[in-house]
Amino acid sequence: MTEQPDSGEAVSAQTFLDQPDHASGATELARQLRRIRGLVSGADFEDLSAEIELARELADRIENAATPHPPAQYDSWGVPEHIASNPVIGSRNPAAPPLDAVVFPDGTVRADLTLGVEFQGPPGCVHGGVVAMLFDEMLGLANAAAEHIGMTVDLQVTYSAPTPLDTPLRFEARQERVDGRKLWCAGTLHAGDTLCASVRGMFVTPRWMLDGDQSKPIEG
Ligand SMILES: CCCCC/C=C\C/C=C\C/C=C\C/C=C\CCCC(=O)SCCNC(=O)CCNC(=O)[C@H](O)C(C)(C)COP(=O)(O)OP(=O)(O)OC[C@H]1O[C@@H](n2cnc3c(N)ncnc32)[C@H](O)[C@@H]1OP(=O)(O)O
Repeated sequence: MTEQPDSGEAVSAQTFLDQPDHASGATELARQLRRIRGLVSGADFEDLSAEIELARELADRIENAATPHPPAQYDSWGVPEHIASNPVIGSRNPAAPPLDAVVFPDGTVRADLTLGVEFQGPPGCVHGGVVAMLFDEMLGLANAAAEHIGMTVDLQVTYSAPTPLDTPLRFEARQERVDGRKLWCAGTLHAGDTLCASVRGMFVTPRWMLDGDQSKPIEG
């Protein structure tokens, strides 16, 4: 259980989709790669030739040690290997911020995070596509928290104020309505008291999830 110190409410949130560090060290490797990601995107250097050699050697070593596996099977939603590579929440994906969500007893999913220059769109601001991607994931998590999941079929983002870089951000989302296989969710993004963006999304539980695998669009 995680107390939310600045919520002003005496409610506790539960950690959600906890991803323990991988025994191989891949999670820690992803953390270090994220440090590099931010520095390479947002700093100047005199001469990186020695570091490039090191990076090339590192990449070669990791490639030699790797046993590549194919993407997750289409019907294996939510297994650890599936979540680990996710570009938003995947603890082993160096491209993921990563977003780390908690869920409240009323089904609200919340994630606090700060995005650095590698997520820049307009000068000093978070890229709008990144905001949309994070919203999509947040709504997906709200569905998962409500134990009624689906694939995104419609996502409408309203950008109200620039989303600042290097500033604590708060995403919140919840499932609002369910009608058979159709699900509707909504969410917000705040920087302090400023509403930067809001989202409404519609999701559909694939027929095959309920009926077995008769109409899976992807083999696997
Ligand atoms: C399954 C998701 C689970 C997510 C959470 C899972 C686990 C939790 C764990 C971890 C979370 C980790 C990861 C979460 C990952 C990703 C989250 C991001 C989400 C995505 O990144 S997701 C990718 C983008 N997304 C697509 O790639 C969808 C492409 N699409 C399709 O694959 C099909 O479209 C499908 C399968 C959705 C439905 O196909 P289907 O055959 O089962 O159903 P059908 O066509 O019969 O539609 C049924 C009724 O929905 C209506 N309907 C359909 N589409 C509509 C639309 N656009 N607008 C308005 N209504 C629509 C129809 O009109 C009909 O309505 P009616 O019954 O009234 O006629």
